Amino acid sequence: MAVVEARELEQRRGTRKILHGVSFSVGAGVTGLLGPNGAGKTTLLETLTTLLPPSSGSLVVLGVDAGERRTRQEIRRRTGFLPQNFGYPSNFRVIDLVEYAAWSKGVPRGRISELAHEAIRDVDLAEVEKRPLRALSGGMLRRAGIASAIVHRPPLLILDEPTVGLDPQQRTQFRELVLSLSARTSVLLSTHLTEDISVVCESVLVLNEGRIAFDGSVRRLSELGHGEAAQAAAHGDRVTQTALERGYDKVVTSV
Ligand SMILES: Nc1ncnc2c1ncn2[C@@H]1O[C@H](COP(=O)(O)OP(=O)(O)OP(=O)(O)O)[C@@H](O)[C@H]1O
Repeated sequence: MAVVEARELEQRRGTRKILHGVSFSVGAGVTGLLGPNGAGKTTLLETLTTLLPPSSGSLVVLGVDAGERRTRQEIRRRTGFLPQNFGYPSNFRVIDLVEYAAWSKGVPRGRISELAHEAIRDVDLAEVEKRPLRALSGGMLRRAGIASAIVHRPPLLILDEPTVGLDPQQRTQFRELVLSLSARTSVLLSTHLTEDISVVCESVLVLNEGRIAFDGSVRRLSELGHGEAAQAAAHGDRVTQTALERGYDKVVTSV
């Protein structure tokens, strides 16, 4: 079953149209969202999480109409969102961040502590739960952010460029975490890193200049690049891109 269904979805920022009538659906597992800078990825994610109401078109998230003001709250309660940059009070510890997130998502008071500890265990931060966030490494901070995004056990988790600034080891840990979470929640992962997509995603959406340039399996996008790679090799050119990167380049330059 689709967790997100968008039909002819448009989004504006001020007078500028950013999303030009996009139609797609997101199902189970991990779906990647790729696109050049300024393509509209963050705008799309902020629309899915109801931070921005759709300008026009239809958007249904977890069976709920995101265009309806009175039902938007339900979408917020049932989605988890890790924005690109998340702020927090300087004295907050890991446990404070996650408990606060649980409270803001409407978790009943009596269950906040239990669910917060569980989410912190899920992201493997139990040993540092009393440590101030400002004292964590970039990778740990990102995991604390994920704990706060999953504490209310959302069926849809949206991650906006979560691997920026992480070292290779932290990226590996992050990918393992996303894969394990995907057994119980659909994940939409926006990233610039095709490696992240090839390792954790089954399907991928490519957004370019506010339009869907590709919607399909990661394998299919790689296949689009295979022909290009073979051609380059036949010409004796050095191959500097993976097939997935070539497939991606092909769909964003063929508009
Ligand atoms: N708050 C805003 N007000 C006006 N325009 C905005 C705002 N936020 C983004 N934009 C514009 O909307 C367009 C899409 O931006 P968006 O951040 O959604 O793209 P993106 O694909 O996430 O880019 P990046 O990969 O650089 O994060 C850009 O041209 C950007 O300048």
